[in-house]
Amino acid sequence: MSKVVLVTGANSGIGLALCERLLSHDAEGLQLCLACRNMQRAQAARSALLASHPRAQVALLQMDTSSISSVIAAAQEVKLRYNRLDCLYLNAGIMPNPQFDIRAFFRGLFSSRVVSMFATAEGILTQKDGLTADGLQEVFTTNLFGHFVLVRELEPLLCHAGLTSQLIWTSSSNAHRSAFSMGDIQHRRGTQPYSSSKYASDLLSLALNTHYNKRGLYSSVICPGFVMTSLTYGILPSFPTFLWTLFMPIFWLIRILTNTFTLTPYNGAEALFWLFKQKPESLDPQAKYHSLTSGLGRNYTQARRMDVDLHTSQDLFEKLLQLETEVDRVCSSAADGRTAYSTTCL
Ligand SMILES: NC(=O)C1=CN([C@@H]2O[C@H](COP(=O)(O)OP(=O)(O)OC[C@H]3O[C@@H](n4cnc5c(N)ncnc54)[C@H](OP(=O)(O)O)[C@@H]3O)[C@@H](O)[C@H]2O)C=CC1
Ligand SMILES: CC(C)CCC[C@@H](C)[C@H]1CC[C@H]2C3=C(CC[C@]12C)[C@@]1(C)CCC(=O)C[C@@H]1CC3
Repeated sequence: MSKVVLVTGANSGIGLALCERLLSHDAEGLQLCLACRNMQRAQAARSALLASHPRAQVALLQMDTSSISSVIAAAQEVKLRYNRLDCLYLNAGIMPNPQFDIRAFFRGLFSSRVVSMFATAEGILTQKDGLTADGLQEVFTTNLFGHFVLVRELEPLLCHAGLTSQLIWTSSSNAHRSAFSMGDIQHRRGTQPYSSSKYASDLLSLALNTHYNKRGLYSSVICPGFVMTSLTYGILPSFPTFLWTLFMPIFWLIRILTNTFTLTPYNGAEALFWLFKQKPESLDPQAKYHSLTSGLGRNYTQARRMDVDLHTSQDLFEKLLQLETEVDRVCSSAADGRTAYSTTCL
C-alpha cells in the first residue's frame, strides 16, 4: 500500500529538497502532496519533481499556514482526497524583517562563544513581526499555530487503530527557551518571534506525543542546520547572491568547527528524510534530530536532547487549544455576520 505524505512549504528550499529525496528513495510507493500558499510556485516545484520522477504521484494543495480559514479549508480538501495520512511534515516557516546585529557578530567572533554563535545565531538576530488578517502574530501563526490547527483538523486521518503515523516539525538551533514566554505565546512584545515560535514547536511536539502516542500518532522535531535558502538570503538583504557564493569557502572552513553548517537544502533535509525511514515508536520524544555535515562532506543525523519539560509543554498545549476555540468562535460569529473577522483580542 502506498504511503501518503504531506509536506508544507514544499515549493522551495528544504521542503522541496525533502520531496526530491523522498521520491529518489521510493518514486512509485508514495503519494506526495505539496501544500503551498502560492500555486504558481507549487506548480513549478511539481514540474521539477516530475521531470526527475515521471511516474511519481505528486499532488498540490493550496494552503496558507498564516490564515486559519485557509488551513481549515485545506484540511477539508485533504479529508476528501485521502482516507489516511502516514506522514505530515510541518515545514513551512518565515523569518520576516530580520535584523542582523553586526557589532554583536564581531564581538562574538572574538569570544569563546564563537562556535555556538555560528551554530545557533544566539544574540545576533532579531526580527520585526506583523499581524495576520485574523489579528494573530504572523510568525507564530505561520510557523506554529497554523500547523497546530492543521494537525487537529487532520486527526481522523492521522489516528488509525493498529497503524502509526508521523508528524515531523522543522525546528531550528535558534529555538531558545529564553525567547519564549508562557504569558506571551505569540511573542507580541519581544524581538525574537522566530526563536520563540521554534521553541514553541519543540514544546508542542513533546505535548503531542503525550496526547496522541496511545492513538498511534508520533511527533518528532528536526533541525536542518544552517542552509542557504531564500530564508537565509533574507538575513543580509543587501548582499547579492553571488557574495554568498564567494563566502562558501569560508563556510566550508567553519563546517570543520561546527558540523551544523549543512549549507545545501539536500544536506539540510537529511534528518527529515532519516526520520521517515525510522519506526516512530523507536524515536525519543525529548530529542531534536539534527542534520549534520562533517568537514569532509558526510551527511548524518544526530539526536540531541531538547531543553523542554513535560509541564511547560502541557501548559502550551492547553493555551493553543484555548486559542483554537477562541479563533473558532470569532470565525463562526464572523460567518453569522455578528462580529468583524478579527481576533485582535487574542
Ligand atoms: N535555512 C535555514 O538555515 C534554516 C531553516 N529552518 C526552517 O526550515 C523551514 C524551511 O525553510 P527554508 O527551506 O530554509 O526556507 P524557504 O524560504 O526556502 O522555504 C520556506 C517555505 O515555507 C513556505 N511558506 C512560508 N510562509 C508560508 C505560509 N504562510 N503558508 C504556506 N507556506 C509558507 C514558503 O513558501 P513561499 O515560496 O510561498 O514563500 C516556502 O515554501 C522553515 O520552517 C525554517 O524556519 C530551520 C533552521 C535553519
Ligand atoms: C561572513 C559573514 C557574512 C557571515 C555571516 C553569518 C551569519 C549570516 C550566519 C551565522 C550563523 C547563521 C545562522 C542562521 C542565519 C545566518 C547566520 C546568522 C540561522 C538563524 C538561520 C535560521 C535558523 O533557523 C537557524 C540558523 C542558525 C545559524
